[in-house]
Amino acid sequence: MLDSPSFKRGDNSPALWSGQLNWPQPDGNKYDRGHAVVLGGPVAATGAARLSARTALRGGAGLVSIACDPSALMVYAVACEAVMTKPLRDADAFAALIADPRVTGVLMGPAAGVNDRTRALVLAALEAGKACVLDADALSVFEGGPDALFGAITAPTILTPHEGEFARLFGAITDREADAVVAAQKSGAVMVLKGRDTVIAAPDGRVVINKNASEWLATAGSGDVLAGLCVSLLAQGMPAFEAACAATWMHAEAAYLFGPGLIAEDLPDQLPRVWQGLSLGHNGFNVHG
Ligand SMILES: NC(=O)C1=CN([C@@H]2O[C@H](COP(=O)(O)OP(=O)(O)OC[C@H]3O[C@@H](n4cnc5c(N)ncnc54)[C@H](O)[C@@H]3O)[C@@H](O)[C@H]2O)[C@@H](O)CC1
Ligand SMILES: Nc1ncnc2c1ncn2[C@@H]1O[C@H](COP(=O)(O)OP(=O)(O)O)[C@@H](O)[C@H]1O
Repeated sequence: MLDSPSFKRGDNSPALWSGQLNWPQPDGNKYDRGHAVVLGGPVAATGAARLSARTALRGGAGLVSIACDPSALMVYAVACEAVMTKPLRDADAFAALIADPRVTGVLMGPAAGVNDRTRALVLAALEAGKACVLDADALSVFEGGPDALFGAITAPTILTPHEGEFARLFGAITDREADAVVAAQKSGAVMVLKGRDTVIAAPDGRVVINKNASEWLATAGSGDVLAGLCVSLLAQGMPAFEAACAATWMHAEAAYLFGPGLIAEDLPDQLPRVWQGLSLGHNGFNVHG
């Protein structure tokens, strides 16, 4: 049923999206798998973007950069190895940085700060027409005026709210699945409404429920990892809905493979095992939970 063209609703599984993963090619180079830019938070709150950026690399993006205020650059530069760092003063500088056509995905929100600067950077990226993932503070800054956000979304965009963030933009939740579908239609973005059973909804009405999650995912920073995985797959060229479904399933699978005692830092380094499982073939997937 999940592969049928008439498929509208069902449980998330690799059958939905494995054919769209961007596997490295023998004659390929890093740019073939995209350049993801992650907006870094201020010097006292760098962990969230570091989790996202490391995950974006483990998720397969060929290059990942953290763009941050110059005052925080040293922290990111010392703490991150394969991740590159880019100084960022204002929204104009951000727009110039991501104008590079090789930048194929932008993540904003994890520990970015609920302030006018974050809001301006989000609008700059959306107005640049870049594929974006908006999480956490990049959503909360539009509380009280979400139409400014919805009106700026034109390119493929994924929103990854937890229930608190969702309510700030769309009002109180009464039915997670139905509300996520309406929110996707209203915003024009793919909605990833997080929780035990994460709902992934597309503006065209497709909706999938993810059921392989472990309760050990309810830990600080776990959502930052999911956002990093979303931008990684988006930057690699997957369509937004499939990228969101794949990221949600792979995130949960990484938690399953690690097992009890999980903290967010453990998730990115389980992704090679998730990739190995996916590479075994399209018929033998081991969907847990
Ligand atoms: N290592 C780090 O630097 C981390 C930074 N983080 C950042 O910390 C900031 C605040 O994130 P929070 O997630 O605490 O968000 P918020 O402080 O924006 O919202 C949390 C509030 O939302 C409500 N809520 C309703 N449903 C909820 C749900 N399912 N999960 C969580 N809260 C729910 C609760 O009232 C809760 O007090 C963000 O910028 C986030 O990115 C967090 O991601 C944790 C890790
Ligand atoms: N009880 C649960 N069972 C399974 N997964 C959960 C549960 N609670 C939260 N999650 C998942 O954990 C992640 C938490 O993300 P989020 O709330 O953004 O946390 P943070 O902001 O600390 O990173 C999401 O992917 C969510 O779906």
